[in-house]
Amino acid sequence: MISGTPGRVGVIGGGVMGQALVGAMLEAGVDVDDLVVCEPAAARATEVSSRFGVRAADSARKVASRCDVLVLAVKPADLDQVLGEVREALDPGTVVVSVAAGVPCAFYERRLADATPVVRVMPNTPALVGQGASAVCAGAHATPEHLEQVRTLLARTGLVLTVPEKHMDAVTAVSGSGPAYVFYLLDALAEAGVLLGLPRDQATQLATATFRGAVALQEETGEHPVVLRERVSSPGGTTVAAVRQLDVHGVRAGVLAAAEAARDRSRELAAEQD
Ligand SMILES: NC(=O)C1=CN([C@@H]2O[C@H](COP(=O)(O)OP(=O)(O)OC[C@H]3O[C@@H](n4cnc5c(N)ncnc54)[C@H](O)[C@@H]3O)[C@@H](O)[C@H]2O)C=CC1
Ligand SMILES: O=C(O)[C@@H]1CCC=N1
Repeated sequence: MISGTPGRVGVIGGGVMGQALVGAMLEAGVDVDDLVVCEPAAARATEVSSRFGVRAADSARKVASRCDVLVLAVKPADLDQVLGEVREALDPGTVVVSVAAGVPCAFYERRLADATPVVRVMPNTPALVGQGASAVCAGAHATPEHLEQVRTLLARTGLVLTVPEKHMDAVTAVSGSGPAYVFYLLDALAEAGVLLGLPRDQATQLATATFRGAVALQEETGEHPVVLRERVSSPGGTTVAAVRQLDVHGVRAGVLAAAEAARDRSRELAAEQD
């Protein structure tokens, strides 16, 4: 692929993340005729074609033989089979991009031809609305240019950071899985409104707007979350009483433990594939 032009992109797996990336890559300037997706589940394949107008291929091998960038968006447990299918068909210069949680670049490099450039990405589902947070890291044979090509493809997913591979499990725990924690807390705040007598739709609207507004305030002011929290907390008021209960119930410790569990599970996923 020539730097600055997106080139031909093949996507293996048209599920949640495959579709999020297809949408973002089309927005980033990949020509619809240069994108092909392999998705064995018929209903999903139809969904991908009708939603994005991209071609569907019936085998991963065919996709791999005709692309400059091959995106693997299958579950970690399906990678071994997919790599076996594409290995012989890949051109030596094709960049292999994987979004699989936990699985290191070396896993792909061991199964593909010598010197295959591999770039590992950890995206998240808000990429579907251009508000994602992703991190990328380069494998042993991926050059800065390869990394830049992948970053260009991801440009419309939202924030994209480059990190050393040793940080990818932490990224997975914070931003990869992170949207689930936010939805969990959002649902809890809406439920609290219902507990206190608000109609559910109003409780949900208030909780959602509060999350959105708090994040926007932090982004616009650039102030530390603790400073912003203190600004809500009037002496002897309602907020300090509420935050004390968050501490009593271990919410902060719970978030830290959740992230550690996600990090550990990411490591296990890698070990399970080897
Ligand atoms: N869902 C999320 O929030 C995130 C997921 N990921 C990673 O993305 C990858 C995919 O996850 P999801 O999209 O959530 O899963 P998903 O289950 O929605 O999609 C996976 C798709 O791969 C297809 N597939 C299975 N075997 C295949 C094969 N041999 N050839 C072609 N397609 C095949 C399945 O039919 C399915 O549609 C995983 O490795 C996951 O770790 C990474 C970051 C966030
Ligand atoms: O739960 C998972 O394993 C995937 C990876 C990060 C978000 N979803």
